[in-house]
Amino acid sequence: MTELPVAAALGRPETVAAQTREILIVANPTAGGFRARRLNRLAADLRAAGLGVEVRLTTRAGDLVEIARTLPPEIDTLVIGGGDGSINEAVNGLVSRPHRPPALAVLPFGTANVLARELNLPFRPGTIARMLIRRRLAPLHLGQIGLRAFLLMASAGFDGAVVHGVDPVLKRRIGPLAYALAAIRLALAGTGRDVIVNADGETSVCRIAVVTTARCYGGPMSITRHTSVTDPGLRLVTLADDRPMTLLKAAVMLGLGRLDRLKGVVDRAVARVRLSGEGILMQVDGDAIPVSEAPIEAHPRVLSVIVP
Ligand SMILES: Nc1ncnc2c1ncn2[C@@H]1O[C@H](COP(=O)(O)OP(=O)(O)OP(=O)(O)O)[C@@H](O)[C@H]1O
Repeated sequence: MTELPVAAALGRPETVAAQTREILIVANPTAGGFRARRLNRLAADLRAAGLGVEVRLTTRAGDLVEIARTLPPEIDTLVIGGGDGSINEAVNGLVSRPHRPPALAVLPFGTANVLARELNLPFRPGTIARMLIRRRLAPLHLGQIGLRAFLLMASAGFDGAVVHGVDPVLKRRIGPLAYALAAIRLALAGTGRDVIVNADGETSVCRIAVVTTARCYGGPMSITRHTSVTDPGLRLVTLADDRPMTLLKAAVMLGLGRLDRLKGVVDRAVARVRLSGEGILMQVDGDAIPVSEAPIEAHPRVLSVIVP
């Protein structure tokens, strides 16, 4: 499909609203699939439509937290060029602002891009530009583990171990396949640990515990049918065992979006969860984190995200 220039597609871009809009695009040049050409194309299309656009690149991990936290008030849209880890950083910066934060938007680079799939976001710069100009907003409901906000999930057990076990060089080279290889290696090694879950005062034991704000998981797969990042509330999804055959079945059911049909899976609404256990590994939004028994809850702040 040929992409129309944005200005032509919209007819009259020189409206007052367009002239007063200020957009900051911040991209992570180390994200999987980063392409300067796509970034420049997005900026050029937005400028052609009369919007004020500034483009910056991050220089280190953590940059985006600070950039989002200290954005000047005239910026009404922050576009993240990156994957879920970069968006997570931006979200953590935005929720720490005392005043109403700008709208968030995404130019998807990255390996798994779960948020982009969850929101059905376009990947082509021309289409993204049109979406930004139209500016349809949806609520972005977040979770938090202790003081750290997350946009998709916090989890412990086998999937935490996979995130910890992914070889970063391989991840850059072969993308999502690096996760599959780490998962196969760990499943066969059989080194899983019990995860103790305390959910709203009830204690249980499982091998994988995922507290999710989102429907999508690990890319286009679906972990639950009962929520989405645009809906409030958290779901707790647990899997009782992590033997290789169970994990294989779980992967198939995730792909079909019917994990809840697998024996040993619990999928329930939850308000407050603590995860603990000897030797467990944890992840948040696809990034490895140190083990934390801090409460996992819905975040009190709700952001706005630009959607198709
Ligand atoms: N300039 C930078 N140099 C090194 N690391 C960075 C830089 N900018 C951001 N980061 C870190 O890179 C991490 C991963 O980035 P990002 O999520 O954008 O890409 P990805 O890992 O390829 O994608 P996904 O999260 O969708 O799998 C982020 O958590 C962030 O902390």
